[in-house]
Amino acid sequence: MRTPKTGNLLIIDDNEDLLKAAKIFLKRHFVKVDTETNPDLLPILLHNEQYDVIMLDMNFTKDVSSGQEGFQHLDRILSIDPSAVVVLITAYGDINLAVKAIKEGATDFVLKPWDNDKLLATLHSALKLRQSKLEVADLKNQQQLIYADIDRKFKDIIGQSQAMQKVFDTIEKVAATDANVMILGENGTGKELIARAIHRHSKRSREAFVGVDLGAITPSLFESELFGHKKGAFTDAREDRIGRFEQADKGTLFLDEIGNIPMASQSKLLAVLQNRTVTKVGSNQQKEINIRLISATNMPLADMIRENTFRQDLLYRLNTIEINLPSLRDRTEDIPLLTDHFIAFYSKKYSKDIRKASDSLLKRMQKYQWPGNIRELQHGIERAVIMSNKHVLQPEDLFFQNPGDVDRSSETVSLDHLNIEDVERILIRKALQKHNGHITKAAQELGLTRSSLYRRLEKYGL
Ligand SMILES: Nc1ncnc2c1ncn2[C@@H]1O[C@H](COP(=O)(O)OP(=O)(O)OP(=O)(O)O)[C@@H](O)[C@H]1O
Repeated sequence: MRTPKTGNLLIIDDNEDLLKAAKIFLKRHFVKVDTETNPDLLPILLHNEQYDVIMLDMNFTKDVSSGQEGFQHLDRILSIDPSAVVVLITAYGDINLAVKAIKEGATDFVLKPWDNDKLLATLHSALKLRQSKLEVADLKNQQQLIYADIDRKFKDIIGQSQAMQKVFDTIEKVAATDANVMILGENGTGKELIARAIHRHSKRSREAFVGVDLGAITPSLFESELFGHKKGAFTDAREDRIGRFEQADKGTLFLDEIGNIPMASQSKLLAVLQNRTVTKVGSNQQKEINIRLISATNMPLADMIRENTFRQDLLYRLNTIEINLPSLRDRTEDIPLLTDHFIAFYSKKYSKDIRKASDSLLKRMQKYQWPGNIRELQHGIERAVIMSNKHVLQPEDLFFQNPGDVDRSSETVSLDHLNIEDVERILIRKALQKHNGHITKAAQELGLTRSSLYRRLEKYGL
């Protein structure tokens, strides 16, 4: 039984008889066999067709060109297609030149006149090599895409406010060092994003970034999770397990929610950081670890130290550099940028044609308190993009988690200076609150049409 035809073959040789004979034989084994006497046409041929194997005459005759011409053609092929698989044709066994050509990137060689079975075996293994080269090239491409994506994510840390510029300056200064960094900020302010950015800009960027959510680990599993355990160390330890410290060896360990760990676990963590060694639960062997540590919390560590719920000496180990991430309500000037960014991102993701947020929506967003910070804004925009059919998002498109959570500092009505507009603004806001932002219902309650309510929302920037 004959094996099915696979692969495209190109043969370049100035001997037309050889080309004819080779083509007749090899056509039975390859999907396509092209032949060419003029090697100068190589760029065009390679441009028009993907060849899996290229047989190339090297003119390995000592008296003519010492194969020099052949080397140039080989070079040209490999510069056009670095995954090309080239099998040299040589009239008699000039092994030295053939070996040199293989060092330069050729795959194999066949001697003229050849034995058909041997030729076929050589070409089939060349074909296999081509397939694995293509797989490797694909993987490299994928990896580059992943790295490009990761790099883009750093560029995606949006923020032009002074507070964010300060954060960027600090990242740049500390990234290259191995200093421990403590990131402080409310939920959803981007602490993990910043931690990853520091890692990517550090010398450890090609090593692991291992994140641990300490808030999600029970005190009884703290040691095993962080330092690992030996099989049989406790009832559920059925296998040896390496801990997060070891996983992050040579890379970066990100300890999120560090304020949540109980005092007993704090002492164990401190000991590891002081000795720079870990010992698995159930083992007495110490292992040196080489990690860069980044921690984060939204808890008031200074207060916790005063209340004796967080160890001061541990904090000193952790916060060589401190980064304070501003809450979104403290950098409202970044809201339009963030909104544009997420609208563009989710419009693309969900194939929608939403271009921006209306001025009235932006004004409303800038007055909102954003208890969930950027995460809340991001999810709000994602939902709005999915649900809206307009090109410009309007206030009613964005669902605020806590619609009542707005800045009310300018909202008091002074009885000394009664102002109808102030009263109207408050009434509208209350109606919207009562009906969870539902425009039609709020308009009905206020005795207004939908369009006159919209006009007022625009006017008051609600
Ligand atoms: N400056 C920013 N630019 C763009 N996206 C951001 C920014 N900051 C945060 N995000 C996005 O907001 C979301 C929340 O960020 P992240 O998880 O880093 O916050 P966090 O402070 O670690 O939250 P938590 O305290 O809840 O763990 C993520 O999807 C992140 O990509």
